[in-house]
Formats: sequence, structure tokens, C-alpha cells
Amino acid sequence: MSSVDEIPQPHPTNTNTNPSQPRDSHSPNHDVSSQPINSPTPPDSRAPISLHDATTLPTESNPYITPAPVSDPAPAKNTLDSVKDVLGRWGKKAAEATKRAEDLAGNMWQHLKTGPSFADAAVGRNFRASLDTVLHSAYIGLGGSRVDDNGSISKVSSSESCNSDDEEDECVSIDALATAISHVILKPQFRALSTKFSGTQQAMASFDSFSYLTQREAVEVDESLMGPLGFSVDQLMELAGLSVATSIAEVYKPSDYSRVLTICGPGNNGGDGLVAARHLHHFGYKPLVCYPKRTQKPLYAGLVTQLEALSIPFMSVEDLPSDLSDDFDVVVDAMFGFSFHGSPRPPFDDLVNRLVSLHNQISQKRSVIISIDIPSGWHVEEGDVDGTGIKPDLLVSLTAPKLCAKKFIGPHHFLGGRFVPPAIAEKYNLILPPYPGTSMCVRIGKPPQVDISAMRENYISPEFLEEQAEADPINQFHKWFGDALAVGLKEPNAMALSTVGKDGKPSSRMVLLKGVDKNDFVWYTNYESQKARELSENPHASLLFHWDGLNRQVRVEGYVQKVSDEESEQYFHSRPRGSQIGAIVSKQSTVVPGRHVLHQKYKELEQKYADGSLIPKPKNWGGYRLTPHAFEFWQGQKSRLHDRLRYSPCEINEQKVWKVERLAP
Ligand SMILES: NC(=O)C1=CN([C@@H]2O[C@H](COP(=O)(O)OP(=O)(O)OC[C@H]3O[C@@H](n4cnc5c(N)ncnc54)[C@H](O)[C@@H]3O)[C@@H](O)[C@H]2O)[C@@H](O)CC1
Ligand SMILES: [K+]
Repeated sequence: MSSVDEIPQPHPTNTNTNPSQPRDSHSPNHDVSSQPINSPTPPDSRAPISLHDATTLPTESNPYITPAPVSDPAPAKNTLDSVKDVLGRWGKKAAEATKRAEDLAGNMWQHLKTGPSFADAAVGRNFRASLDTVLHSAYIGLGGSRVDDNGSISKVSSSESCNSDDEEDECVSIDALATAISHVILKPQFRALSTKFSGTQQAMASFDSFSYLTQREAVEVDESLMGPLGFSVDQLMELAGLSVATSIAEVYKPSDYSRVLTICGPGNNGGDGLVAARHLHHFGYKPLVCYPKRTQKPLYAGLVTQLEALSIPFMSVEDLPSDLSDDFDVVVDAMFGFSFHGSPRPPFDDLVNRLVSLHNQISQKRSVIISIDIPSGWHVEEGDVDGTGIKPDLLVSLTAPKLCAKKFIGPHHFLGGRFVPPAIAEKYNLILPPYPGTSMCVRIGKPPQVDISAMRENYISPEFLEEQAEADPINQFHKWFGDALAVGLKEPNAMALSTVGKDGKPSSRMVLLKGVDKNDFVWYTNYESQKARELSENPHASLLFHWDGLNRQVRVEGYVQKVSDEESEQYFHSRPRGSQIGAIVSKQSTVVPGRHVLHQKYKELEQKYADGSLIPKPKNWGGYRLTPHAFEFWQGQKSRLHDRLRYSPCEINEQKVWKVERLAP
């Protein structure tokens, strides 16, 4: 146990184990040239560290993180191997997940892969030449359609999706249908995605063009899904509502935007709102629902019962506060979707006006508006025709954006509805962006322009108290690293390495930790790189781990030496052969005339070693180990009152121990 003023239980530190190491020399100008950087680490009896999967984080502390089951701790071996094993296993899982994500994305895109660009490929399918065939299959695919005697297709509304009291039967001719379908197929296609997405690079879809659906196309897609493709409206609504809730959670954290009013209309758009409210509740928000025109169908009654069972309050229009911003951080507009016609009738006219006036408010903090699929009251194709409609801050388009979304100028546009089967995508040439990882939503369009100075997160973390801190900072690192692994953070072993050469100018870059060997932090690099040069001039360096999803960072400062040649040799040959060749190709930090030079050299070496023979480790490639003399564990807290616990070495009864002190945030 340790507290601010207490010295912790004696615990042997690893500082100053090298007699040549000047422990207290922090000055970059300190003359270190006499200390050989490659002096071997003296053997000692320190226990080896394996990055076993300890977790310290209460799962309920972060609503966005679902803790993953963690594999058994690696047995402690007295070598770097135990660490490598853990990192290797973790890396394999990450690679498998990435592969699955790529496969999924690949399915969507495979039909466009044949052309030099997606646009060319789409046109190259020679759709026009086989229009009749496509029309036929499109017609067959339109569940609930029928052809009358004079050749017109008349669409029968799907029983659940159309619950309108003023539903009209719509009749379209073959020509109109042809125009509609060719409009979808021949519209400008996505071009920018010519490179393969992988892993979380999929997180932001960077298109220079979108597919937009007309009102009619939206209805057709809906009917195809619920007709021949076997979906039920309940399923689609559940997925749509979940997409909406996850989109909201991506932008508006419950810590700042907990009070959510969901205004639900009489149709499926309203149903999406009911589902979203339920998920938001489970995500940690406090939803309240206004549902003035209830539909008596079992689906909707069930959704209401589910909300009531969670004690989610319902409020009539009359009981809503005159200024919604007083009571709500977020207003979800789930009044009308793609079946809206004309002007909103009571009571929705009043509700739409309230949302319009919200946006005109100049108050310090007004409620943000989230529109599901269509900003209610907007023309489904023309958008906000006279500019007096709702101006949502976040629009969540479902399945594919409708034409009106072109007029959306708000900061956040997401696509939800990760359920479109390839048959629909192909039939309508619906080009959809890949969704990142396991996410139900993807941001489309440009990320908002942000004022960097205004970017701040109000962190919610459990408090990190002195009595929870391990006596040995290596064990504390080990615990937090385990947490980072457990919640699935990407590359938790990535660290910023800062070095300072003899000119006194610092430089930083990200490198990957390859292990905590005994008490040293080990990484590998090119011994002729800038960092290596600077380390040869000044062997003091700083490491910084930033584990964003956990609101944590760890600073490690210490003295750096090269690892033994045997260790470098062993690690080099454990790397994939491509990485081994890459290490030979790259004269790190030197100027190259172009990428082609690297490719050429790589190809030559690939051929040279194609027989599987041993790729020799370049002499200028190897590892470093940093022996820490200071640690700081930082955890973000509400109102900037962050936790900062610093470990520094001291001596008690001639025994080296670590002193833990709290620093002001
Ligand atoms: N595959 C899809 O495309 C999916 C669609 N879903 C949702 O379903 C929505 C479409 O649902 P619906 O077809 O039920 O239609 P809407 O929810 O768009 O609205 C139709 C209802 O609004 C009423 N209405 C229409 N115009 C009105 C006016 N001027 N004043 C007052 N009331 C008016 C109608 O009488 C009807 O009750 C989509 O926008 C989307 O939110 C999701 O639930 C699931 C997936
Ligand atoms: K809406």
C-alpha cells in the first residue's frame, strides 16, 4: 500500500543496474559518449515479466467497450519469448478479425472489381445491353408487385411497412421502372476506393461520390428485402434502430448528452425511433419517448412494452417543455422516413416547428437534432425546399442515402443498416461503403471541420488511487497492458519513442514494443536510423503509451542500450520473411528518389530468397532495451481532475524501492 506521502513496501528496483549508467543525468547535454551503448546488460536476478492478461478495469466504466474473454496467462519464461508469445497470439487474433472484415467488404465489392476503376467496372458490366434481363429480374425481385393487363407494374404495399391511413397504390410503367433502375445503375459510382480497405482503415469511408436513392427506389429496396429476400420488418427495424443508436453514441457521448428525447411518428421511421431509444438506454443514456400517434400493430405494441419494462418514460406533446433544450441534450427525429408526402399534419406540424426553432436558438447549449433516414418534413428527394425545415446535426441514412441527403449540410452523416444482402446491392447497383470492424454504422461524407482548441473529452474512468497502485511499476504497466489487450485496443504495444541527439533537439516517432524483458522495454529498429544516431549520442529516451479507449497513458523514461546480437538475430528470424526483406531494403531515414526504388529492391531480394533460404540479418539492424528510471501512470478523469501517479526510485535501508507520488493534473 502506498499513499501520497508514504514510501511503498520495499521493492527492488531495476534502476542503475548497469554500473556505467549515470542514473541521475537527465541533461541532454550530459556527456555520454564514454558509455558504450552496446555494453551488455549485467546478469541479475530480476524476475522476468510476461504480459499476462491481468485486468483492472471495471467493465461498466466504459459503455462502448465490451470486454473480450482473455486467454490464459503465458507462463513466465526467463526470456523474451513469453512476451513475444502473448503479442504473437494477440496479433494472430487481430489478423483473423481483419481478414474477416476484409472478406465481408470484399463480398460487397467483388462485382465491381473487374474494371480499372469502380465506375468503369460498373458501366463495364454492359447493363444497357441486357436491360431486359435486368428489368425482368428486378421485377421478379420486387416482392408484392403485380403486372396488370396493359403491362403496368403495380406495387402492393408490404403489410407491415405501410401502415398508412392515407396509403396510395402506386402504379409504374415498365419505362418508368427502366428509368428508375438505370438511374441507380448508371449514376456516378464510387471512385476513391481503389485501394483495399483493411481493419479499422474501413472506419472512415472516403468516397468522392455516393449512391442516392429516389423515393421509389427506397420503397422498392424495402419491398425486396421484405419480399423475396426473406427479411421481416421487425428484423430490419431492430437493425435500423441499433444503427441509429450506435451512430449517436459515436458522436454524442452519454457523459455529455445523456438526456434524449425521441419523437416517434406513426410509421416504420417511428418504429426505428422506439428501437433506438431502447438501445440508447442500454448504452447509458436516459431516453424519454414522445409517441403521439401510436400504431396498434403487435410489432409496435411490443416495442412500447419493451420500453415500459425498462421504465423509459413516455410524454405527450402537451407535456413537453416549451424549450426542449431545457430538458434534453439530444432530440431524435423519428417522425417520418421515405414514405412522407406533402406537409406534416398535426400534431407533427407543431413538433417539426419545435425542432426548427431549436436550431435557431442562440442559447449556450441547445439540444442537438438527430434525424433518422430523412429529416422529417423534408421532401424525400428535393430536401429542404424552402430552407425552413429541420436542420439536423446528425443524419443517419438507412440502407442507402435518399436523394434529399444531398442537401444535408450538417456536421455528421452516418449510414446505418448493415444488412443489405449482395443480391440487393447487385440488383440495384447499390454501392455501399464497407462498415468498420463489427460496427453497425459508418460515417459517410467528410468528417466535420473541428476547432482543435475546443476538442476535449470529459473522461469517465474509475479513480486510480494510490492504494490500487502496484508497488512495482512494471507490475502496474503489466496490469494496464492487460486491460488494453482485454478491451481489444488496436496495437496497445505502439509507443512514442522520444530521443534527443547531441544538438539537444528532441524527436519522436511511434515504434512497437516487442517485449518487457526482465524489467526492460525492448524494441527493434535500424541502427543507422535517426533515433539510433541520437541514442548513440545520448542514451536517454522516453516512451509514451497512449491507450485512448481506456483514457490512459503511461510514460516510461530511462537509459537505453543495444540488446545482444544473439537476441537481435533470434528476433529477426522470427519475423515474417517480407518484414525481413523490408529491413534489408530500407536504409532507414535516408532520402530515396521514389517508392519504385524500394519496390525494385524488394522484388530483387524476394526473388533471391524465393527458395526459402535463410535471409541474413543486416548488421545495422537490431534491438534496444530501455531500463526505466521513472514511470508516470495517467488516467483521464472528469473536469480535468486526472489521476497522475509517478514512480521514482529511492533507497530505504540500502534497498532500492519505488516511491509513488500523486502529481497535480
Ligand atoms: N429497408 C429499409 O429501407 C428500412 C426502412 N426502415 C424505416 O422505414 C421508414 C419508412 O417507413 P414507412 O414506409 O412506414 O414510412 P414513414 O415512417 O416514412 O411514414 C409513413 C407514415 O407517415 C404518415 N404520413 C405520411 N405523410 C404524412 C404527412 N404529411 N403528415 C402526417 N403523416 C404522414 C403515413 O400515414 C404513415 O403512417 C424508413 O425511412 C426507415 O426509417 C427501417 O425500419 C428498416 C429498413
Ligand atoms: K425522420
